[in-house]
Amino acid sequence: MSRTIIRGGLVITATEETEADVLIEDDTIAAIATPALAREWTADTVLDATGRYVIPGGVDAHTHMEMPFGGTFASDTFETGTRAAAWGGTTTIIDFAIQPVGRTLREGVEAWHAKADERCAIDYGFHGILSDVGDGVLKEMDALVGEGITSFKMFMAYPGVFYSDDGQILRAMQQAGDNGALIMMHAENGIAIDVLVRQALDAGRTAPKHHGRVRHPRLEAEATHRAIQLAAVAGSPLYVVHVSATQAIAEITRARHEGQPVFGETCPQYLFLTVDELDGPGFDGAKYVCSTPLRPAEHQASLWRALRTDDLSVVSTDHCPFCFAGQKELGRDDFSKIPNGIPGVENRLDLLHDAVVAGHITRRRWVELACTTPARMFGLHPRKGTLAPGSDADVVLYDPHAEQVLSAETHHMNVDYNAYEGRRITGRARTVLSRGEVIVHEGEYRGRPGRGRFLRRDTCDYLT
Ligand SMILES: NC(=O)NCCC(=O)O
Ligand SMILES: [Zn+2]
Ligand SMILES: [Zn+2]
Repeated sequence: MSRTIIRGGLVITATEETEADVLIEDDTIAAIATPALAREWTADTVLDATGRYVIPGGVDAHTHMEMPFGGTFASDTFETGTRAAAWGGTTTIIDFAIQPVGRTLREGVEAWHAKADERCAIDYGFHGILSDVGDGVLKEMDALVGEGITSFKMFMAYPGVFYSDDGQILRAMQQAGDNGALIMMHAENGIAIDVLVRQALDAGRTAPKHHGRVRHPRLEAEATHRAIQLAAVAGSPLYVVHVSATQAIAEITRARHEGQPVFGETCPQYLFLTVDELDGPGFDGAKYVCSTPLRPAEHQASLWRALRTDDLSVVSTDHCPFCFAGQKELGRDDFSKIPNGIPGVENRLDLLHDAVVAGHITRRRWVELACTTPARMFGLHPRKGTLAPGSDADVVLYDPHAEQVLSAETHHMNVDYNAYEGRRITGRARTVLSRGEVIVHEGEYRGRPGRGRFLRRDTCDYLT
């Protein structure tokens, strides 16, 4: 048996901050104790965490490695994307296996296993994406829940691609109400947006900034409201992904106050970037095309408030990188052809730590939003997302005083720009352990493709 001790750090979980040492036996946390009690421990490896925070590895519940979109594929493979995640202190991702239209969900899951298995540097799970709901798919959902794929994303946006109509959504929600799955919703009124897109293009408004204008916050709020009502009728829980607008938060807040099991996620891009990025020089705005879109700055105050009040409960990245050269450029003459998505899997923990420094959230809330709640929401807790005896030894030794400047020059994501280029932030993951193995240490990468394991997940911890 191999034994590792992490000595001298400040152990931070969602509920506690204590000066404590951590004992790891093989791939599991064996004990956490005060330095006085831990003095007797012996180990093969001792990691000095003096001056560092000791936190659980990040859980990013929303990534899209190699996702097909707009005639191209997200530029991070599972190999490059999970390596970048590890550099940034994230030790678990949950990616989305897409049901191809006209085919089975199982085919989508198998295709995702073919992309991810033997390639990931960290542990990984899958959600399903339902893009063609019918009787067969509803039955497949039941089987997949039994196999550890316990959440399914649906789209009220992107007609003709991933879109589901209200009847399909209601049926999938009814099924989820029965089998314990969690429906994740991309809530934007895609039918109305497509009308506005057509009108904009017909009027010659083809630049990236028009992406932000046609995707009105009210169309996010309307879809969020509709999804909440459908979930109430179906008797199912609901998790709204990438919430960006004040008006959508209000819908989620109201439903939660009425006791409905509705949860919301936002992403760093909505907290740190604004719609103004879409109006950058030349075609640069294309780098910031994502859906839901970036919003005017005033929405950020609502997002931070909702993260503090728990009306939004998770910060994931929606990591969906497309290179500017050759990929974002597909929409040079038509903003609707710009592949949607922003990179960020490497930067999430650091950006959120910078928000701790800025006073938006506390240290414990940082851990809760980035590690613990996503693990609980998607059936991985207490194995992931916390530091406790019996949990997987996914641990980050975090330097809260390190200064860094985010840049494509230094990041590890396979994409030719960084959405936060030049941003100076405080904090950095120095040492990262995944199941007891040191995979990043003081600027050296020690992981390898294929060491990450597929995670069969339980159902949502907030509903049992
Ligand atoms: N969000 C985004 O723009 N791209 C990824 C696909 C999605 O999550 O809708
Ligand atoms: Zn989406
Ligand atoms: Zn997404």
